[in-house]
Amino acid sequence: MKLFNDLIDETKNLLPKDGVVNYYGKIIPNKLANTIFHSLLENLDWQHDEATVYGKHYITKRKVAWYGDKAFEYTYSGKTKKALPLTPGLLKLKQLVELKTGETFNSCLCNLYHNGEETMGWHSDAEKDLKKHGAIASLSFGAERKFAFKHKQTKEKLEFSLEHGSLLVMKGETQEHWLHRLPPTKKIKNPRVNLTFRTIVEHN
Ligand SMILES: O=C(O)CCC(=O)C(=O)O
Ligand SMILES: [Fe+2]
Repeated sequence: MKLFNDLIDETKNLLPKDGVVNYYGKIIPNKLANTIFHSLLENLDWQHDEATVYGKHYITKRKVAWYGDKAFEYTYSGKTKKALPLTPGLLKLKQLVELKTGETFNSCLCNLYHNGEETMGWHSDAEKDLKKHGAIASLSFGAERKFAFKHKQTKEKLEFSLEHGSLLVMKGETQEHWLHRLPPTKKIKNPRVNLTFRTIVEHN
């Protein structure tokens, strides 16, 4: 595992243009990643997500939990949520990700996909509460899933696998020009947890 990770160039931009995506590979060794995964499954405040799309109200099978340095308010899909205080475990992961990326973050959106049929559709993370062109760091645990990008104008598509204990960073103009999603797959029966560290700006 170490051998392969040494071959991953985290400074390489996976996008051909209009943004920067870096894949750091597995930054957390398997055994520790297993422990973290189980602790996240058990200890985070997982809730079904709700969204209103074209006037229709949806409750997702996927679960979410949202944490922050402060009780930030965050609006998406027409719903305002308040962040819970970062747990000691999430704080440690935030520090690890900050050290690896050289960026800082003040919040963490957590997603739990129980199996491959639970997904996240095409979107970009450019809500007004997020820092413009701020980096978003994504840590994955559990089932390895594909992660896809689609260019908003050219429709060009790219796909990568996100391994257990791995880190991916999206930054620069990525959210302006690219959509991303977690595609569905019937092959995967096991859960996956994803943590995205972000920077919320407060509008007073
Ligand atoms: O689960 C993932 O890898 C992606 C999650 C995501 O795109 C998001 O939380 O905005
Ligand atoms: Fe996203």
